[in-house]
Amino acid sequence: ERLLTEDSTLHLCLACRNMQRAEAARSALLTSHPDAHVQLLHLDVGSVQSVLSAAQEVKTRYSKVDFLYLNAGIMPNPQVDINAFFKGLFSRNVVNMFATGEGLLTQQDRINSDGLQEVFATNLFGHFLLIRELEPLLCQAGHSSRVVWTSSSNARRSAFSMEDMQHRNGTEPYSSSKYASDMLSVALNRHKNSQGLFSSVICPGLVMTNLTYGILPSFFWTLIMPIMWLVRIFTNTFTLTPYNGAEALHRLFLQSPESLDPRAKYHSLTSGLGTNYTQPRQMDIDEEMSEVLYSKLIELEKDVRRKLVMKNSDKNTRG
Ligand SMILES: NC(=O)C1=CN([C@@H]2O[C@H](COP(=O)(O)OP(=O)(O)OC[C@H]3O[C@@H](n4cnc5c(N)ncnc54)[C@H](OP(=O)(O)O)[C@@H]3O)[C@@H](O)[C@H]2O)C=CC1
Ligand SMILES: CC(C)=CCC[C@@H](C)[C@H]1CC[C@H]2C3=C(CC[C@]12C)[C@@]1(C)CCC(=O)C[C@@H]1CC3
Repeated sequence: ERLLTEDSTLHLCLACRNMQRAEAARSALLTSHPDAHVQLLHLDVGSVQSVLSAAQEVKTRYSKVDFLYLNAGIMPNPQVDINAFFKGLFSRNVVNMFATGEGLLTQQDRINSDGLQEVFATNLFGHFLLIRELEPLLCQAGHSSRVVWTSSSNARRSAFSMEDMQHRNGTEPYSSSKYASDMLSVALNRHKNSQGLFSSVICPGLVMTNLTYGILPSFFWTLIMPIMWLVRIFTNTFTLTPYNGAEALHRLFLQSPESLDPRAKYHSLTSGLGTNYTQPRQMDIDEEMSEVLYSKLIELEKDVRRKLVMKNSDKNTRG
């Protein structure tokens, strides 16, 4: 909605897994921008086959892609550690606890039909595969393109292990997947800037969406809203509405790729008085580690492609 307000001639493609919701979003956009070009595309970013089919469809519809917003993300079965919350409330770490949720949340992950951990597959690997498939449209001579990852302040180095990049063994797959996306963005810049592709990372702040309503019920968030406005004075990360949360996405759209800091996370922030702004903050990333992650993802990509070919040929011989 904000991008169309900026440039009503944009050609938008909403890539969604739920076509009913996608159609509703398209209708809403056409209500405020009746002449807008808004297309829909079916994409389940957590499924390898769906990513490959969607990318194929993009290649038939478009000759280039200028911006790729990688926003889809999940946090399944979140649990809040109440004891840690009250302990944190009376500690020196209280502001950081509200800004990042550090130490407060665990999730229960599962294995998807591709044999991958679902959070890793959805929040990281599906997006990676999409970029790889769309490289011909993103990397074109004399043209610069942008990839923007919706990461999180909850991304934490200590939640990620290179030996277990899918986070099969831990209880913080969300934090791990978001830290991995931060590292991948840094690696993508190193590998692809020379081909005109620039990657950035944003954090929307704490926003009231289906994701946060999965952590605590919506009536509870409504009840504690006055407390949240109060907390906003100390952290500015409680953006609360999707409009405020989109501030950094909007700002990056207006900024030239050369002026972006590849090692910064761009945070949407809202002041106590309700003013929105974007602030770049340095990420805790090790270049060598990001390179290792990039190589491991390329290996995994080869592996899933091989498995998919075998699965499809099995189906053909049986069918
Ligand atoms: N809310 C917050 O406080 C914060 C959110 N974020 C990040 O912001 C992003 C957006 O989340 P938010 O709006 O809060 O949460 P929502 O759950 O409201 O939205 C998530 C979106 O991702 C889509 N999605 C999830 N899985 C898939 C999939 N497999 N294929 C395609 N689309 C999928 C959902 O589609 P569907 O409608 O079909 O469910 C939905 O549109 C996420 O990456 C999240 O991690 C980061 C920091 C804070
Ligand atoms: C009084 C009050 C505001 C209580 C809520 C306590 C916690 C449930 C929240 C405090 C910080 C929040 C937070 C998130 C979830 C809810 C909290 C832990 C996120 C982890 C949600 C997803 C993200 O990507 C980042 C958020 C950081 C802050």
